[in-house]
Amino acid sequence: MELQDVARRFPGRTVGAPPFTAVRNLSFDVRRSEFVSIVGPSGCGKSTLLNLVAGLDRPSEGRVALNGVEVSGPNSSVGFMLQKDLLLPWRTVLHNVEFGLEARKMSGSERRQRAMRELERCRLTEFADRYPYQISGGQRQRAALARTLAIDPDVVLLDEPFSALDAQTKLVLQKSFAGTIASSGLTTLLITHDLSEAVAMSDRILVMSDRPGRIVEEIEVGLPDRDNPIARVATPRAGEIVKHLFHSLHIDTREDA
Ligand SMILES: Nc1ncnc2c1ncn2[C@@H]1O[C@H](COP(=O)(O)OP(=O)(O)OP(=O)(O)O)[C@@H](O)[C@H]1O
Repeated sequence: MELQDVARRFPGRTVGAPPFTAVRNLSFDVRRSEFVSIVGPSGCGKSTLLNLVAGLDRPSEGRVALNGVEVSGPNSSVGFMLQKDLLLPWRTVLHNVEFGLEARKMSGSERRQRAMRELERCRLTEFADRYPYQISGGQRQRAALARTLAIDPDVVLLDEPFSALDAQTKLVLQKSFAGTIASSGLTTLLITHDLSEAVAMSDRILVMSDRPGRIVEEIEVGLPDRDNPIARVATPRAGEIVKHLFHSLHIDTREDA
């Protein structure tokens, strides 16, 4: 994934107002199979950035490319997952996972096989026939991940997927996602406000500035066990990086959150 000097401006909010710059001079790369987290103050343009990578939006300036090809619209090599699971309540877990495959030229049995494979990978086989309201918040997020992975993406974009969960479910789910992502070799970009989560899950952390957002710092996490965030957070190095991030983001002095 490659972003070169990307800017995104939106029209001014009132008639005659100048355009509003959400992000600018945004440049970074993500290597194949690398897990990168983005942290930054609220409103600095993190979701704008993910939309650009997903092809849901176009930059006003600069270039976004995946596998050397400029992103010009939504494409099946990118899987996108949000804080809200967006499962369809009238479909079972299995049918939700199959949903993303229905637009593809694929036989019903192939679709079923692929969905079952992802449910197994996300340890949800026994919940395949349940409806979303019949499973827990953590299981719903795992089902959403299974649906994202079913399309066989090269890249997954995760926009705060754990932030609506309680602390304990969050830890369990971070471990489950980390294992699944590591074993599938996916290139991953995670947006999070949780600094320990960024350290626990990533190879590298990019820190964004206040709006208009750009990358102001890059931190190589340099810890083993990327597939086991719980082991990682207990290390002194993890604590040091979190402390450093607090300082970089001026969280101790910020009063406008
Ligand atoms: N379609 C749009 N039209 C106009 N302004 C927009 C649009 N999308 C985003 N913005 C503005 O761009 C800025 C960046 O928004 P964005 O949602 O990317 O920030 P964020 O870093 O993800 O925020 P948060 O951390 O609070 O979720 C905000 O001020 C937002 O109001």
